[in-house]
Amino acid sequence: MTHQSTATPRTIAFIGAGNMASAIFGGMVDAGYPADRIIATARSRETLDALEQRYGVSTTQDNAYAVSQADVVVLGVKPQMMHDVCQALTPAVQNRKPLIVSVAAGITCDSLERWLGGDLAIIRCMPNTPSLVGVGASGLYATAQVTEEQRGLMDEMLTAVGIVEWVEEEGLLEAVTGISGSGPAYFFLFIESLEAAGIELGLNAETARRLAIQTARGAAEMAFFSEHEPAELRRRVCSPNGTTERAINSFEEDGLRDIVERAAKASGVRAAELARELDR
Ligand SMILES: NC(=O)C1=CN([C@@H]2O[C@H](COP(=O)(O)OP(=O)(O)OC[C@H]3O[C@@H](n4cnc5c(N)ncnc54)[C@H](OP(=O)(O)O)[C@@H]3O)[C@@H](O)[C@H]2O)C=CC1
Ligand SMILES: O=C(O)[C@@H]1CCC=N1
Repeated sequence: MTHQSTATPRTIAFIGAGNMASAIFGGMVDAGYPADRIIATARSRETLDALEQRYGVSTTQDNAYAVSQADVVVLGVKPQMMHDVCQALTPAVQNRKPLIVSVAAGITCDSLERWLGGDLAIIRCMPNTPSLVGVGASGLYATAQVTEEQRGLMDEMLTAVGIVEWVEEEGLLEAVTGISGSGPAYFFLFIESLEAAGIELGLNAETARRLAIQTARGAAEMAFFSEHEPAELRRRVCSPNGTTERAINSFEEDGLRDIVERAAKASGVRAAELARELDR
């Protein structure tokens, strides 16, 4: 990650450095973001010690202290904890007025603004865990208070760990959640299923896993780099009346497309439910 655009890298506090937040800042550090500009917080010292050792970031269990040092505050706790964490941070946030970024599923900008005392620039981000290996996908929505410079800063942070797509309506983040936020789990499930099928067909477990993972990786890389669309790449694997055609027909007969659409919608619906359940 390069920093030609800003003379001094911004200090970023990650409040709640769990799976998702650490995937983002871990990816940023690996891409060259200065670790001494990142402050991570968590409840347990063990979590923080491990992150300090792995990435060299600063850590503290004191959320308000982290906010007092930060230009950008990334809220990375579970949605169910967000209200209490925000309320406890209100004085520090109002004193410092950093850019607020939430990665929590569901929680709206309106709730965050209210919980943090109002008059803030807020970005909602729906990232995903492959950010850790630089292949993340993040959808972002910004409130009117967010400046072009702050948008640029988020672009810079997140393009270091993957692709960034801005949406102009907050509600579209539910769709982003259903596709890319939850999406890695769908592909892991597919890999698990293919591995299990390989074992069922007589392969040893390690061979089945290696073949399944490498095939998923190869297909994703081909889809990413190819000038052809995924449907064309699929057709090129299917010889007429061959083996793949038989397998694809089996998927189609079993309704794979509807199954996927229902699952993606269910994730988005749950994001909207979380917003309603947790608003107060
Ligand atoms: N996991 C994913 O794939 C994605 C998750 N998200 C969102 O990211 C958020 C976090 O999820 P995830 O990373 O999976 O969850 P984790 O449970 O892995 O991380 C939550 C972190 O918050 C910390 N924490 C809890 N309470 C506090 C507190 N009071 N102060 C400071 N830190 C606290 C925990 O600390 P400790 O370790 O000490 O318990 C933990 O490190 C959620 O809102 C989720 O919706 C968004 C996109 C994808
Ligand atoms: O399952 C969840 O709620 C979070 C949000 C998207 C991915 N994981």
